[in-house]
Amino acid sequence: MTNLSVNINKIATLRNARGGNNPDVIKAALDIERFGAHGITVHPRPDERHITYKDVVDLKKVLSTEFNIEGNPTEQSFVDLVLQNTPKQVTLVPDARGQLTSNHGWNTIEHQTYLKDIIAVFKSNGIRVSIFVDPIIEMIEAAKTTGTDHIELYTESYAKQFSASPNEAIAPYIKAANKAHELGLGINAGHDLDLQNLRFFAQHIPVLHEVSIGHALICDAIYLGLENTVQLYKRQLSY
Ligand SMILES: CC(=O)[C@@H](O)[C@H](O)COP(=O)(O)O
Ligand SMILES: NCC(=O)COP(=O)(O)O
Repeated sequence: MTNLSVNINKIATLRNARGGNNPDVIKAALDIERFGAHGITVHPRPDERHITYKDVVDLKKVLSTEFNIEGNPTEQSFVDLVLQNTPKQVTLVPDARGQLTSNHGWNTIEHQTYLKDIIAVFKSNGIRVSIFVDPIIEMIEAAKTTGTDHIELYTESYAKQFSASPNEAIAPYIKAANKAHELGLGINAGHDLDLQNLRFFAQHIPVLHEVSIGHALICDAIYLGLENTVQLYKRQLSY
């Protein structure tokens, strides 16, 4: 079975628009857990434009499902935040400051030594590590040498190509997932997954451990309601 981790960044975006506490990010996270999600994902960016560092501290105190914190460990404040709040999983994403959204995976060959060192720090604190990678065989092979537990396949190119050509869109992900599985890496996936493309992805990557989904899921919730939406996404993962 593939776990659904709901990324709540966009709930914080809406809250921050008015500077108050509506919608309440903590309440929404607890509701999402109650509605059946297997985990909560946040990506506190250095500019705190959506999830704030305080949100991470507050969430850690109350969540009962898997807490997954995403971010770039070249920011020391991010490393400190993760170590102080010990989530079940940290997902390392090589985003620059101010980037609109994540748009590439790690070059695990070029950054192999750096990743190895920082991953060891998180792992020695009992935190599972996942690293964000493109579906490229060489990047998966080098990911293995960093000591990471999981990889997260960056699915934007799949999502972009899916409606025109699902089989072509999924092909590199099947190869990458097979390689990762052969190397003993856990497999997560995320970015632009939605109600249309999720089932096909999960069906073709049977060893998929977890998907993290935010933008499309929160958009769907505007029309369908949060409880119904969480359940619709879960249904795409159980076939
Ligand atoms: C790591 C990743 O794929 C991202 O999707 C990310 O968590 C989304 O970040 P934003 O919500 O800031 O676009
Ligand atoms: N890791 C991907 C994630 O958390 C959510 O990405 P998106 O669904 O907001 O594109």
